[in-house]
Formats: sequence, structure tokens, C-alpha cells
Amino acid sequence: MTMRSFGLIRQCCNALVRVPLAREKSPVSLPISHLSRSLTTAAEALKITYDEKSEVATMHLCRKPVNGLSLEFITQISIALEKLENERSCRGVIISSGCDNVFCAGLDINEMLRPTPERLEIFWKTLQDMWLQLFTTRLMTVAAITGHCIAGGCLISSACDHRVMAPNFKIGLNEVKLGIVAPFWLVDSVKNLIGYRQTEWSLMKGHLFSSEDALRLGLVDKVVPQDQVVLQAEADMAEWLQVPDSARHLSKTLMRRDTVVRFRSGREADLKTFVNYIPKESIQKTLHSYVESLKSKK
Ligand SMILES: CC/C=C\C/C=C\C/C=C\CCC/C=C/C(=O)SCCNC(=O)CCNC(=O)[C@H](O)C(C)(C)COP(=O)(O)OP(=O)(O)OC[C@H]1O[C@@H](n2cnc3c(N)ncnc32)[C@H](O)[C@@H]1OP(=O)(O)O
Repeated sequence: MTMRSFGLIRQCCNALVRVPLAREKSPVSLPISHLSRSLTTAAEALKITYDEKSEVATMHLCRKPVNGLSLEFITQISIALEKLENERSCRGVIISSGCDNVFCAGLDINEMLRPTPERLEIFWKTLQDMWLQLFTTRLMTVAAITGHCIAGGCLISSACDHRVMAPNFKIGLNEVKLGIVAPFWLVDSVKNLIGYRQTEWSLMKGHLFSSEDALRLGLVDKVVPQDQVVLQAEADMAEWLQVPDSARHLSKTLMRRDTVVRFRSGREADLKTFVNYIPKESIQKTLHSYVESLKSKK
């Protein structure tokens, strides 16, 4: 197999990104690595490889420990997706994880703890943009879910076209457990996969499905042993790419149109709700307790 790194992507991962710092009033330009709260540097957090023979890229999420979606990380993913989309030879992307037993633990909760209004607003807008990009991309997208896939993690997997998961992990929307509510566009994309009632009760309870239940419901498409997830994702991608790209993409656009129209008309209101809701003292308290409970379980 001929693998090469995407030079362009590597460049973009070290790029300057204009984002407000957590406790500053106005945006400043800094290398994104300065802003990362992760144990990994920005350059290490996202690795892209491209296989010329299959015309498939792999986007490896490696923001340790749990691929928490910080503003910088979401920005990196978004830039990488755009570059891949513009790379004419690239037909598909597999999203995989370099974190042990975790595909993605969702939003980096630190982004919502005592945030500045400026950063909070950019954070949410960037997340909305990344979701729309992934949900509508011309590329065939496959999520290789080798571990837990929670809330914002499920945002990524449910925006893809196909999902392969390892057994004995959890997937779903648990936002209510943090005292927050998943945005309507994320709920819609899960509802598109598992239907109204399963979405409603799991959302209200913050229930996370086992891999096996997720397979039964259609939240994932295959469950295979952990060490075979990426291989299976590659095999499934090859099968999907036998369908002509433009017909596949037009079919996807047709099926996702209502969700996209609803998103576009509601995104401004959704942004306002998010930036007003998160700083509330009661929400801050619940988020804080949740983070403490994560730390104290050790
Ligand atoms: C009326 C209202 C209307 C509208 C509402 C308005 C707005 C909507 C508002 C918000 C919508 C947000 C939508 C999306 C939200 C999210 O994604 S929130 C995140 C949800 N995710 C989780 O709850 C997962 C939490 N993590 C875990 O359960 C576990 O960590 C794990 C199962 C993923 C992995 O377990 P372990 O392998 O045992 O690892 P640890 O638990 O020890 O974790 C290691 C390390 O990482 C820290 N951490 C874990 N998850 C996160 C995270 N999401 N963000 C930041 N940090 C995280 C954890 O605390 C450990 O830290 P240390 O102790 O090592 O410092």
C-alpha cells in the first residue's frame, strides 16, 4: 500500500489560528499549539495519511487523553476536511482514533467552564461549521470507532456515512447528565439513524448505548473486534467507492436536505441559546460537579 502524508494538511496543523484566548477580551493570533489544554501538542493531535492507490485519506484523532473537542482541535479538523475536499484525487476519508479505548469523549468540557463570551461564541460557530462540513462533504466518510463515542463524539460519527465500532463500548448523547442539552441539529442526525422514539428516550435519560445495542438500532453499521475496526472500515470504504461518486453524493444530499435546511434556518438562534445558556451559574455548577466526578472516579 502506498501511503504518503498530506503535506498541505501537516502545514495547516501548525498554522496560525485566530481565536480568543480563554480569559482575554479580544482575539489574538497565536500558534494553535500554545492554546491547547491537551497532553498532546496541536501538531500531534491530528494526523492525516493518504493512500494514493485507494484514494482514501485517514484522519487520525490523537488529542490525548480522550480526543476532547477543543476550539483548536475542531479548527484543525475543519481545516483538514476542507483541504481533503479540495484534493481532487481524494474520494473518501476514514476517521479513526489514536486514544486508547476512546474514539472521542465529546466536547472538551473545559471550553464550557467559565468561558469568555468571545471564545464561547467562536467555539460554537466553529463546531456548527465543522458538523455541516462533515455532514455534507462530497467525500465518502467512514468512522472507525475503536472506543467510547460520547456526545460530541457521536456528533462526528453520526455525521459520517458509515460506522464500524468495536464491541463493549458506549455511544450516544449523554448531555443531560452534564445539565446541558444536545443541539437540535445533532439530535436530528441521530434521529435520522435510529428514529424518533429511541432518540427521544435516550436523549432525555442521557442513555449511552452499548456497541451491540447501537448495531441493533442502526446507530452503527458493524461491530467487529477492536483490532479489526480500521481494516473493516477500509474494506467497507472500498466497497462504497464502487458506487460512482457524484451519484452517491447527490443521493446523500437528497436524503440530508431537510436536516441541512433546518440547521441553516436555526443556526443563529442555536448560537444565541448556547452563549446565553452555558455561562449561567446553575449550569456552571453542574458542569463543574461533572468534571469533579470524572476526576474522583479514579
Ligand atoms: C433549555 C436549554 C436549551 C438549549 C441548551 C443550550 C445549549 C446546548 C449546550 C450544550 C450542548 C453541547 C453538546 C455536546 C456536549 C458534549 O460533548 S459534553 C462532553 C460529554 N462527554 C462525556 O460526558 C464523556 C466524559 N468522559 C468519560 O466518560 C470518560 O472519560 C471516558 C469513558 C470517555 C473515558 O474513560 P477513561 O478511559 O477511564 O478516562 P478518564 O475518565 O480517566 O479520562 C481521562 C482524562 O480525560 C478527562 N476527560 C474525559 N472526558 C473529557 C471531556 N469531555 N472533556 C474534558 N476532559 C475530559 C478526564 O477528566 C480525565 O482527566 P484527568 O483526571 O486525567 O485530568
